[in-house]
Amino acid sequence: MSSGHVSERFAWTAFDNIMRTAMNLICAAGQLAYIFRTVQSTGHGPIFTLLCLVQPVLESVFNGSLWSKPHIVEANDPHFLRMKGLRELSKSKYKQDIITGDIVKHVLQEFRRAVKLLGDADISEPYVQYHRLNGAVSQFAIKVASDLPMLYYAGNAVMNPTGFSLATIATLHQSESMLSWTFIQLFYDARRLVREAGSVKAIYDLEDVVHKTKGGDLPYPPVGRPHEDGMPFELQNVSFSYPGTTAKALDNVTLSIKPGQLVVIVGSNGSGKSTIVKLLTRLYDATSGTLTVDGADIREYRISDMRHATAALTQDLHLYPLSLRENIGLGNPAHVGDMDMIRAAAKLGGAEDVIAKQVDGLGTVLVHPRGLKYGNDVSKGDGSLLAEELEKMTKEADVSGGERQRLVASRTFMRFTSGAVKLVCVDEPSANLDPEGEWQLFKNLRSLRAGKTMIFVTHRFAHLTKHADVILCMKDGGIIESGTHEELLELGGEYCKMFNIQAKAFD
Ligand SMILES: Nc1ncnc2c1ncn2[C@@H]1O[C@H](COP(=O)(O)OP(=O)(O)OP(=O)(O)O)[C@@H](O)[C@H]1O
Repeated sequence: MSSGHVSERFAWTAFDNIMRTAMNLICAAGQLAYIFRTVQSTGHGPIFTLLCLVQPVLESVFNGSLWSKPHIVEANDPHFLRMKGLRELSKSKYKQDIITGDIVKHVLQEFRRAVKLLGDADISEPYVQYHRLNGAVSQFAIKVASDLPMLYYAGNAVMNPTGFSLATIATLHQSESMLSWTFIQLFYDARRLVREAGSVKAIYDLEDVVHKTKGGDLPYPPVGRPHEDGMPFELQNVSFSYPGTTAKALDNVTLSIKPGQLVVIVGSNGSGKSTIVKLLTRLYDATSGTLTVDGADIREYRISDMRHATAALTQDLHLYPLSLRENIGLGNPAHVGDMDMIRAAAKLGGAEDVIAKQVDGLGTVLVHPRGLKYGNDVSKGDGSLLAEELEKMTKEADVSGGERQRLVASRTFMRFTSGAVKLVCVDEPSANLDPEGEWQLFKNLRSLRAGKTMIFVTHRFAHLTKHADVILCMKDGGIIESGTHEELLELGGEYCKMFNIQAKAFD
């Protein structure tokens, strides 16, 4: 089934639900009006009509009865958890990861697999399952309630036989049964509608991520020019404003980078450094001017080729609600099952110790989708057995910000294993790393630079600028200085000023 078919199926289910709910509402209104009119002549219209509603209301109340008791809920079917984790990736916070990592295909494929493996497992809401298990008493009450209208009507007919006819009793009996059934359907469909609507949106959002940035037909690398040294690119008079804003994040930027160069972009906050990376990784297109890659407009290349040719490591990247193996392996989806490659990437990312600390090693899931484990009417720390259980159950594995960054960096190193990568963009990923971790990360990144053009965005000069082929110093959306470390120091401008401020800190 293609990704289109998955969302189509969800969309049709939701449409079917809306139509059925609307039809049921119309039927219910008609049936109520009919019953009311039929019994009104006997003077019992409102009471009879109200009694007709007791059964469907009881149905609804008993279905929700679990909520009136303190309880804890934990989903534990591995396929269900996986399906939920994969669906979670459609959330906007993962958008950048999904685009730059080019993993939509893998996610949709695994989602379908998880749904298939779930088979007939009961994944209905906990209160529905509870109702099924504990329904004996409630079923009896509902049964009694279903007979109430007729008992009432028959009682009145005995007391006052002249006011009631057998034909009316038969007609009313039929109408009342239909009404109860219509209401039960209504409650059921309304609940399902809310759930389905969530699924449709999640799956459409995921597909939307792929469709928004358009590419052309040119293959990359261009035929006959494999660019073994890395990706060359040029910005000519590029300006850019973020959607919905008029301020220029980039203002008339012109620069030219040769294959395999190590470029370091520095500058004050908000000067446009990350925006350059976002244009290069095709998260956005320039508002004006041209961004050319190897002589052709970046938009002319096949989007999938450009994604394969680019690796990004930024501070915005997240851990996925999947195992650590996939968190790292998805850097190169074609090798997501290759444990040797994953271990090597973890070593380069400095994540070996973080993984060794986890009870399940690479099988550990550190981030879980929300709403799969919770307590109702249970306060953590109140000393009750339920509270203790809830505490144990919801305790997330501990990882620090720096440890998360090491895991995400390992994913980027996994991406390096693909020979297709020709451009690496590293945007301030070391904010939470200790000095040794930062030094090691940059050292490892530089050690693998062969065959790749590398762009580093950083505020900390020490580890990088001395190794740069070219430093771009930015201010207010423009490049104010460019050159090597020595050239810019000699120039004595903005770069020199910033460098001296950092150097002074060590005097
Ligand atoms: N998603 C966005 N929507 C609107 N404006 C944005 C968005 N992202 C960045 N900007 C604005 O664009 C300008 C350039 O931002 P950018 O993130 O490129 O700066 P930067 O040099 O990387 O900053 P920093 O050093 O703080 O990371 C800033 O004025 C910023 O407020």
